Amino acid sequence: MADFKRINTLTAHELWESKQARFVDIRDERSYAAAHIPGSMRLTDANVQQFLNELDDNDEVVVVCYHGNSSQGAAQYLAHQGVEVVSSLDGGMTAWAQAFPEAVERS
Ligand SMILES: O=S(=O)([O-])[S-]
Repeated sequence: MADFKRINTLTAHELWESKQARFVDIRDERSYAAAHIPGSMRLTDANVQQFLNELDDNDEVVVVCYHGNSSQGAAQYLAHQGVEVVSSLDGGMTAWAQAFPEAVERS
């Protein structure tokens, strides 16, 4: 069965820096607007289908939430939808912002 990985901020940062993965953020609009990973897109019920349609077969996806819990459910969902390599960021945006404050886009 399709499954997802859990990755830490360091691994996620490497993927981000080398542009090896698409980052999707499932937090609410205000939280995303306030601070998000540069280049990440906000994934919602409304755009998930389009996102999946446009994804290339070998695109790796990293799911970001607040603390790394709800992203696991979303990553599982994407895996079931056929995304081959999908990860959930452990610690979520909170951990990312602590580890890499310079890699946060704020509005
Ligand atoms: O974002 S969270 O589900 O980890 S609280």
